[in-house]
Amino acid sequence: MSVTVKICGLTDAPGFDAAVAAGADMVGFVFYPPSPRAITADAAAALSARHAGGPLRVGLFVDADDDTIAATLAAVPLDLLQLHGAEPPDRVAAIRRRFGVPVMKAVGVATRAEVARAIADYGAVADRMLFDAKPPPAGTPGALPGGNAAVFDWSVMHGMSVPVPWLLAGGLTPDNVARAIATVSAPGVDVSSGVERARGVKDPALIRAFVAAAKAASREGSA
Ligand SMILES: O=C(O)c1ccccc1NCC(=O)[C@H](O)[C@H](O)COP(=O)(O)O
Repeated sequence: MSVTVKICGLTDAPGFDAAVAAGADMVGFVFYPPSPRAITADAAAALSARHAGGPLRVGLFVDADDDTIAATLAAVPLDLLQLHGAEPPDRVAAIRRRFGVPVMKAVGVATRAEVARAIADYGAVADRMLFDAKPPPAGTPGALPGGNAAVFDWSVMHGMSVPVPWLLAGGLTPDNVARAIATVSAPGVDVSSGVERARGVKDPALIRAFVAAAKAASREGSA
């Protein structure tokens, strides 16, 4: 089966158009104002309207309250809510129930025990999961809850049974994504920094290269 490819943190037409044309399965908008990739709901709606159909539109939130999520959804239709903060399982379930939109819980992991804990906590309340590197320690200049180009030891995913579709993230690039997919048999991959020419500025050529490398790796894996 083809690997699911998500391009996160899109903010402009060249990046968005490149992701759609390259065949990305999901495109992500960051609704987290401190991020260099932050986008307003209106700007995301305008980008999204450039192409009917195509990839799932994913809205990324960090510990957002209901009013923020509701206002965003009123402006831009989203297919999936990515929760990239410290949302506990009952908050994930409540968001899913209240908005009727599937949710993907992002978790930062470094060990097998943390992967197992995350699956136990969120496997029954989230529609999808995303395994990312842990963010740098609080206070590190420029550190974000995600999107830090940090790689974690992919081998901690070996043999883990995740009960929902999941994505591997954290420091992926066009050069390492095939190895990542092969190493952990990841059914999906997510990238932001690795397809940028500068922090927060997407590079259409890198987006094309990333999607092509991920799709080729999944074809080879299933051949
Ligand atoms: O990208 C951001 O600015 C961001 C801000 C706050 C929470 C999450 C954020 N990004 C998440 C992602 O882009 C990805 O899901 C993931 O962390 C991989 O990012 P990267 O290592 O940059 O490829």
